[in-house]
Amino acid sequence: MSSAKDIVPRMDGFSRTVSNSLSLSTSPTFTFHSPPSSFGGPKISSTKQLKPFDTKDIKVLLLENVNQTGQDILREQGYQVEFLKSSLPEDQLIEKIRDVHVIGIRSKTKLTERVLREAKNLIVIGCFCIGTNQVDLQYAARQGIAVFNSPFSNSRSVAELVIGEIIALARQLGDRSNELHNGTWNKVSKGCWEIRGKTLGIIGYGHIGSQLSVLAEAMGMSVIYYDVVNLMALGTARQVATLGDLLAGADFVTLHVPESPETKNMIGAKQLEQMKEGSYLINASRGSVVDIPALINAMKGGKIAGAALDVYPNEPAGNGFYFSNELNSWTEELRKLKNIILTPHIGGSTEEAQSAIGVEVSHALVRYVNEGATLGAVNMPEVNLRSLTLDEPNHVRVIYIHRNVPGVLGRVNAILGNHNVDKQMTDSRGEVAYLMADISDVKEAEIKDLWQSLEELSSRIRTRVLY
Ligand SMILES: NC(=O)c1ccc[n+]([C@@H]2O[C@H](COP(=O)([O-])OP(=O)(O)OC[C@H]3O[C@@H](n4cnc5c(N)ncnc54)[C@H](O)[C@@H]3O)[C@@H](O)[C@H]2O)c1
Ligand SMILES: O=C(O)[C@H](O)COP(=O)(O)O
Repeated sequence: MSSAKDIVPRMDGFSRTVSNSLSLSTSPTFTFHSPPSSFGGPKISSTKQLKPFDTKDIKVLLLENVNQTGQDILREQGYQVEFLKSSLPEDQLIEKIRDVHVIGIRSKTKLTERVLREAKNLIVIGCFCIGTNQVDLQYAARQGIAVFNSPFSNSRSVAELVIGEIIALARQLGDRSNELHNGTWNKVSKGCWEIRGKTLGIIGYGHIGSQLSVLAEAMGMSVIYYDVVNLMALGTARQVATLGDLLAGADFVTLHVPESPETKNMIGAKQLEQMKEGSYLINASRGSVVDIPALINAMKGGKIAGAALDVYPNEPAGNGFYFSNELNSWTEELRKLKNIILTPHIGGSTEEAQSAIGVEVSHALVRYVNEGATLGAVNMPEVNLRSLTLDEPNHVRVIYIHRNVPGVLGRVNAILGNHNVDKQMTDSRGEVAYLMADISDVKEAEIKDLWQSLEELSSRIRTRVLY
């Protein structure tokens, strides 16, 4: 990573500059600087305070089979990385999260307020996926915990899956294949169509929806889309004014919206009724967006000729048997339907996407841990300073995450003003503000006082001093 300066954060909010080594696997030793308290959490014990700093003090928990690329980047920093293939039940997650500074998850791990309340050492969360609905973003921000994701590294993979599904549904490929697997030759053309000339209706024209639009047009489809935001159409696609217009005009309807209160059961009995007779529905967004019992009824009645589902309510933590009626009462009925493709949330599961996500999110985590940069954070203002000068003597970087209330900057600058402020940037997002300042002329013996003074301000959420 080009920007990675050799700064190793300490669990207590202090950091120590390490000379000439980006890869810290050799466990350098450091002069001890007695920290007064931990980051934003309760006071840490004096035994812990006396532990000499080492990069191996940074504890990272990676859940849900995060790609090797991501693991490697974090291990190269010297961090302690614990890797698990699946997600964890809430009680086990709470036990583990208490101890770590960094957690990496994908779409299954729910980082709720209840879980995050226990995460006293946590400074940053990496979602190694697009969706961040599984994290209580606002609560995390109020605790000074930054959240990063990978906003588009798997978009193409999802778009390609949907293209495959459109053709597979139009030709009833799943059924023909299953029949022949079971020994039955069933050569039919009734109800099987070309997709050329048909209309694709895209709900949510963001990264995935717009990518899909281009691919679908290249195969001769017409594209209409519905989005809450006015968005530029790609190719000859056309934005429609209402969800009803989209449902009434499309032969294939595909969903690419985030999980939110507005998108919960966005497609239910009423919306399915508005769709064209014999049309198709594809959901690779989130399981909460489609009312599955309503879809089952619409398919049984013949209104919907086929469907593809990649996402479900109550998805399991890891691989294994899923379809049990105990989890969802509709599972048996769903499995019996004809021309329905059921996939286990694999939209973003390609080698290309997972490898790119591993790199992108791990780099963001390292930049945040080592330098405090929040570029790309989804719950914090984006703050970064041009370059670090910590290799020069008496330079420190101060990061002060605080409540966005009047008068804070004046108080902070009164503290920083005892030194020479080389650069400073501050920004706010909702209730939380983030200040970064590079300061020179700070003697090592003064660092503790500087930190302590900022910690004592009533607006403080978390203070870090990197040096
Ligand atoms: N199946 C998978 O493996 C997989 C992979 C990646 C993403 N996803 C899901 O797909 C979703 C979309 O991904 P993206 O990268 O395209 O997101 P995006 O943020 O780029 O686009 C989402 C679009 O939906 C629109 N939108 C939001 N609420 C809406 C509403 N109520 N009605 C209409 N439009 C609305 C937004 O304005 C935006 O244009 C993600 O949030 C994620 O949940 C699933
Ligand atoms: O949000 C996402 O990127 C997708 O839903 C994929 O999630 P996953 O990484 O858990 O497969």
